[in-house]
Formats: sequence, structure tokens, C-alpha cells
Amino acid sequence: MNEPAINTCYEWINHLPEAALLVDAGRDLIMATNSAMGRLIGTDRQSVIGTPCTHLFSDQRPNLIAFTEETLFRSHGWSRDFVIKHRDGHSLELEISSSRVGEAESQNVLFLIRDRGQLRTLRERHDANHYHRGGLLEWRRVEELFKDMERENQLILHAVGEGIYGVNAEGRTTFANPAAERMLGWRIDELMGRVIHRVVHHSHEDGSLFPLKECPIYQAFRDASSKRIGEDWFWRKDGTGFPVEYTSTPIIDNGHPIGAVVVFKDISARREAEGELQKALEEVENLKHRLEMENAYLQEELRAEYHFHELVGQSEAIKGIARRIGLVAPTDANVLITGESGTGKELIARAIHQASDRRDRPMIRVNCAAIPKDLFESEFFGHTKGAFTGAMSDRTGRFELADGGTLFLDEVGEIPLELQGKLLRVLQDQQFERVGENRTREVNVRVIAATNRDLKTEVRNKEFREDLYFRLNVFPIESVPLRQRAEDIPLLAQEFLNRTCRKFNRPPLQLRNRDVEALTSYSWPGNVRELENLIERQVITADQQLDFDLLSHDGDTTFETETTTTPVRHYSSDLLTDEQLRKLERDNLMQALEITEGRVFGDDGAASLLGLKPTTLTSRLKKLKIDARAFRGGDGQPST
Ligand SMILES: Nc1ncnc2c1ncn2[C@@H]1O[C@H](COP(=O)(O)OP(=O)(O)OP(=O)(O)O)[C@@H](O)[C@H]1O
Repeated sequence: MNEPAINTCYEWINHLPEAALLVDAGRDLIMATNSAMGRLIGTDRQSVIGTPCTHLFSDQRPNLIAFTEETLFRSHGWSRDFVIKHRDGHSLELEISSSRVGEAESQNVLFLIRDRGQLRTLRERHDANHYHRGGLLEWRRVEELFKDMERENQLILHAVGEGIYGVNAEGRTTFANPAAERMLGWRIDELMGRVIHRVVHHSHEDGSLFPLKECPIYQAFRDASSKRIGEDWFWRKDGTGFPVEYTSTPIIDNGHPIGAVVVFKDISARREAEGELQKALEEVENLKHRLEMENAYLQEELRAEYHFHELVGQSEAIKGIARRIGLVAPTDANVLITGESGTGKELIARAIHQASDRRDRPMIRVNCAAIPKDLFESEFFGHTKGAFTGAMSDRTGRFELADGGTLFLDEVGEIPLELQGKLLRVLQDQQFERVGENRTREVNVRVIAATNRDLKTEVRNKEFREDLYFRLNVFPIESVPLRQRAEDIPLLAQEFLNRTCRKFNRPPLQLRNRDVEALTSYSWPGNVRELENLIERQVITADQQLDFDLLSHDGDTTFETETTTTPVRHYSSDLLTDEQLRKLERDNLMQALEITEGRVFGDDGAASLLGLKPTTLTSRLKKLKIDARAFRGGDGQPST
């Protein structure tokens, strides 16, 4: 055999990546091998070439022969049964792949030999590398996830309008969002690590200290429960404060609270709106109260059966008064109406109010002669509950009631001197205080005063304040007594006649010439009121005819008027008081019921007898508390 020829021919074997042996199985001869094989068994390859193959596998010769024959037969083979000795003596377990090389008759076999121990190590390293690389990727993915979450959290923290900050278990700030920074005026880095309670929550709204241990934010993580506070106070860096609502939520880790997150909101706008609402509600309450008072007042007026009527008269005196009313009405000037009782002073005041821009608000009348001295102030300005004994509730005074309207001070000369100063102040400044209250209230009231007293003389006698007199007397109007305008008497008398007939459902009555004569020749000390009363009484008592003869035949007192020298008789002995008048009406109705034995309706009923509508009679009986049934059955006695 030619050794070098073998080597040169099989040089390719040296380039194989694994240990290899080219064996001539027929001759049991190693024809070629490579350096990898040399490294595997710890020798150089040249020393192996040309040696019998069975020497290398000396302990496994039969196996080798069987394996080689199998390879030659099947052209390839694979086995993990072989063991080979390293030069240093240790055994190497092998994995061998084999293949026949050359023509079909060739006995050459190529063995590719691997160290199974090394293969294991390689595989483990490979697996480790694989897991390691996989683990790294997983870790990167988790990291990205956290980064995304963090980014989202940051976006949320930046986007929300509410202030948000976190505190650790020591109460030190761990984070804060820009809204918190904006609201508190502190930069985030200034807040970080500081006990935030001492920075923004140290005092209550009134400035009193807010101890840390009482702070609900810290309580939230002390007792591990959320706290929601509807109203509290936070302080800014510049020392100003603002109202807040907030929620403090504990952060729990492994069952232990480790801090809290606080979400807060500036509620200044809400508080302002609530304040406005409160004010509006109070205003509504005041208006309601005022309306109730006005209503009560108007009801009172209605009960007093007062109805506003036009000023009747054609005399120069009345025309002059009407002109002055027209002049002063559109202004806000105070008016003082003077004149005898019953001449129509209140009627003039109402006419001014009706002709003024204030007509849509009420004219409030105060009869100063009817107010007890002690109650003047309360009556004018109102009082608060408990201001004095008997002040059971708040009360609106007449000035407040007349706000926007007119206040008519009848009998103004009766106001006690002590109160005149206070009245002057309201007239000057339109300001006053309720009794028992410090708050100053403002009103817009036009005052019309009336008196039948000679205020000028009273000013001279120091019984009436001069400054108040001038303040009231800005625009004087004098109400002329009836005796000085006798030409108005027929007009007035006919007007009252019509009114009374309507009131008592009587057929209309006309004045005759002799009635007019009788009326105009009388002096009317009680003025228009006296005339009004006389006509009313006549309508009630007269059967079909009026009778004013008594005016010329009756009475023994005469007096001279300022304008006429004609002696006139006084009518005082025949005058009826209001009460007498009512009794008269009551007796009259009861008499009608007696005659008709309690029948109200029908042709033979009391209504027909009296010339009244049955419904009118019924309501009148009700008003006078007369029970018609009591007149039935013959006893004739009323139940009331
Ligand atoms: N010119 C008039 N035309 C129609 N009615 C009149 C006139 N003057 C007075 N009266 C009527 O006479 C009555 C008394 O008038 P009024 O109460 O205004 O008088 P007064 O001067 O205010 O009385 P007092 O000083 O007693 O308060 C009222 O019923 C009123 O309607």
C-alpha cells in the first residue's frame, strides 16, 4: 500500500467540521482522518492513518464489524453504542454516522464521529442561550409595558383638571401633577419629599392651626379607608387660600397602607355660586315676606272698605288742587297736604300716587294718630325677632313695605319728637335700620304727609322739628274745606247718592232742587266726610224720598265760615257714628226677617222687601252674623 497516495487523495477529509475516519473495511485500514479526530482522542492524525480501525475500537471489535457491514449493505448507518479511549485514558461515548464511499463494490466507509458528552454540553449551552435570549426579550416586553403604562399614567396625570398628589406613609410628597402645581402655586420639585400637610394644609380657613394628626388625608392611610371631604381649605405658596373638596385614597401594598393619593378640586366657583344662590333665596324670602305683608296690608284696607275714587268737584279750589297734583305727581318730591279733617287729604295723596310712576307699587298708609308712642319706630322701620318684649318674629316696617312706592303719613303732626330725627334721616338718605338690627337697609320711598294741625305754629313752639317740617313741606297742597266751595256740594251729593244706592242695591235716587238748596246752605263742619255719611244714612232710612229738611230746621249751633256770612246750623245732634249706622242696618235687616219669618228668597221674602238681591242679602246677613233660620217658627229671636 502507498501511504502518501492515500493521504493526498483524501485531503478533503481534513475540511470536514466533525471528526472523521475513512476506513477500508476490507483491509481494516484507516486510510485518512482529520485534525478534529486527532483532537478528539488527544493525538495527531498522522499517527492514526494506516493503522487498523479495530485498534481504535479494540474493546468493541465485533460491534465495529457488524456496524461496518451494515453500512456497506445499507450505504449508511448510525450508532450511539461505541466508546473510545482518549489518550489520557478517559472514555468517550460516541455517536457515529457512517456512509459508504465510492462505487458499489467499494469497501471504503466514512465514519463521522461525535463526542456525546460534548454534544450534551453544546445542547445545554444552546438551550441556555435560547432561554436566555428568550428571557431577555420577555423582560424587554415587560419593561416596554411598564413604560407604556407609565406614559399613560403621566398623560392622565397631566390631562386631568383635578390636582393630584401622592404621599408616603410619612406624609411626604411622592408625586404631584401639573394641575396641583398650578392650583397650589408650588413647583412639583419644591413639593417633592416635603410633608405636604405643613405646606398646603397647615391651617383652617379661619387661620387656626390644623394639627397633622387631625388631617383626614393621613387618617386615610392610617385606617386604610378612603376619605371624601366636601369642603376644606388649602393654602397657596403666596399665602392666599382657596376652598377645596378632595378624596384621599390609601395605597395598600401586601395588606399594608404605604401612602395615599389625594385628588382635589378648587371649589371657589361652586362656593360663589352657592353664595349667590343663597342670596337669591334670601331675596326671594324677603320678597315673599314683603308680598305677604303687602297682601295683609291690602286685605286690611279692603276690610276697611276703602275704595279709591276720583276727586269730585268743579270749583276753582278743586281745579287748583288737581293742577298741583298734576305738577307734583311725576316728581319724587315730598308733599305736605294740610286742611281740615274730612276735606279729602287722603284722596289727594292717592291721586298723586296714582298719577306718579310709582302707581304699580302700593301706597302704604300710616295713621300716625293710631300708633302707640312706643311702637312708632317698629311700625316705621320694622323689627327683628326678640328686639323687645312681644317681638315674636321679624317684622317688615312700613318704609320697607312702601319700597318703590309711596308712604302716606296721615296725621304726621302726631309723630313723637324723639322719632322725628330718625324719620328725617330716612327722608334724606333713604336708609334705616330695623329695631334690634345693625344692618342698614336702603329704600326708595316717596313720602306724602298730611295734617290738620298747624305745623308752622308747632315748629315755632318747638313741638315739631323745623328741619323735618321743611323736608316734608317741599310741595305743599292745601285741601279746601267744603264750605269754601259750596258749588261742589250738589256734584258730591249726587255722586255719594249714586254710590250708596249701588252699595245697598236700591233703585237710583235723584236730588231735588229743595235738597240741593238744603245741602248747599249748610256749613259742613265735618266737610266731605260728613256729607258722605249723611247721604248714606238717608238712603238707608228714607223710604222713597230723601229728606234734608232737618239740615235747615235742626240744631241750635251756628257758626260763621271764613267765606260766607250766612248763618248756618250745625248738624251735630243728628249725626250718627259709624257704629250707630251699622246697628241701624242690622236692626233693619232683623226687622225684615221678623216680618217674613226668616224667609230670604221669594216674592214675600226679606230680600224682596228690602229691594235687595237675595244673594246680596245672604252675604250681608253672613257678614253681620245674623241667622235667618232663627226667625222661623215664630219666636222671632235671632240666634246671634
Ligand atoms: N273731592 C272729593 N271727591 C270725592 N270724594 C271726596 C272728595 N273729598 C273727600 N272725599 C271723600 O270724603 C271722605 C273723607 O276724605 P279723606 O279721608 O280723604 O279726608 P281727610 O282730609 O284725609 O280726612 P282726615 O283728616 O280725617 O283723615 C272720603 O270718603 C273721600 O272719598
